[in-house]
Amino acid sequence: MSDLVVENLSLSFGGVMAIKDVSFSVEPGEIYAIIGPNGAGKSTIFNAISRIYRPDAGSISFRGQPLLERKANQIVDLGIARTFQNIELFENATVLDNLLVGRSSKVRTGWVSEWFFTRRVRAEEHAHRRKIEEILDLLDMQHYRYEKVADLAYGARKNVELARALCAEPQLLLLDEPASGLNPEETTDMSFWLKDIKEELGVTVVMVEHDMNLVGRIADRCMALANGQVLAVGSVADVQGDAHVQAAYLGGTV
Ligand SMILES: Nc1ncnc2c1ncn2[C@@H]1O[C@H](COP(=O)(O)OP(=O)(O)OP(=O)(O)O)[C@@H](O)[C@H]1O
Repeated sequence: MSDLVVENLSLSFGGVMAIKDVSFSVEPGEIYAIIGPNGAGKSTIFNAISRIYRPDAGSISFRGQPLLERKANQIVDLGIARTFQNIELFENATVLDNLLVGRSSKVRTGWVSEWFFTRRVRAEEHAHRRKIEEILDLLDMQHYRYEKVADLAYGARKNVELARALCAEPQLLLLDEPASGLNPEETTDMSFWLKDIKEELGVTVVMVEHDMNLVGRIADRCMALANGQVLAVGSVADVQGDAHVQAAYLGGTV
């Protein structure tokens, strides 16, 4: 069974059709990239999957569960986490505190046990800290774990956002432009981390990305959009070589 299935999705803002009849599916363990020029509809698809926008038509399911019946705050319980194009973190909190917030969907004890700080609460807190340590190691973030997010360079803040999404132990990770604003060295690090997330954690990744270097290095498949419609789906090389895709990027016609 596919992990994510999007069928005939359409969504408009007033008179603007942001996406029209978009269908695609993502297989378990895949890194799937969504590419396309500015305004193609990439973020709109992400926002529909994470239930920020309500589509006008179509369906979305994750591992057989229909998503459109869920509220945005229930999506993480299904095993889906995301990052945003503009980093959204608690700026005045430390890296570690931001990651603890990322564990909130995994908190199972109630307020009564927390009030009395029972053995169960202590065991749960240890488990959360262990998971966070694993993620800090995976993304090589140990050296700035106690720093305030506001004091970090842009690349490190992007890592914190990625780490926070991983704290929810997702099965599907939605990444909105993971390489935007990164320098070439940071982009290379990001490509290794995303491969590790796929291979070591077994997480399925769907990413919107403009950096074709990163897409070419790590994506198993990609889908190109323009004007809200799917132009091509396939290997990165096939999609880049597609005449419709080239015309969309160069502004011509086929
Ligand atoms: N909240 C909104 N209100 C009105 N129009 C919107 C809104 N969000 C997106 N749009 C419009 O929908 C279309 C698709 O936008 P979207 O942000 O999904 O494109 P994108 O491919 O993610 O672009 P970019 O690469 O620039 O982020 C554009 O015409 C955009 O102006």
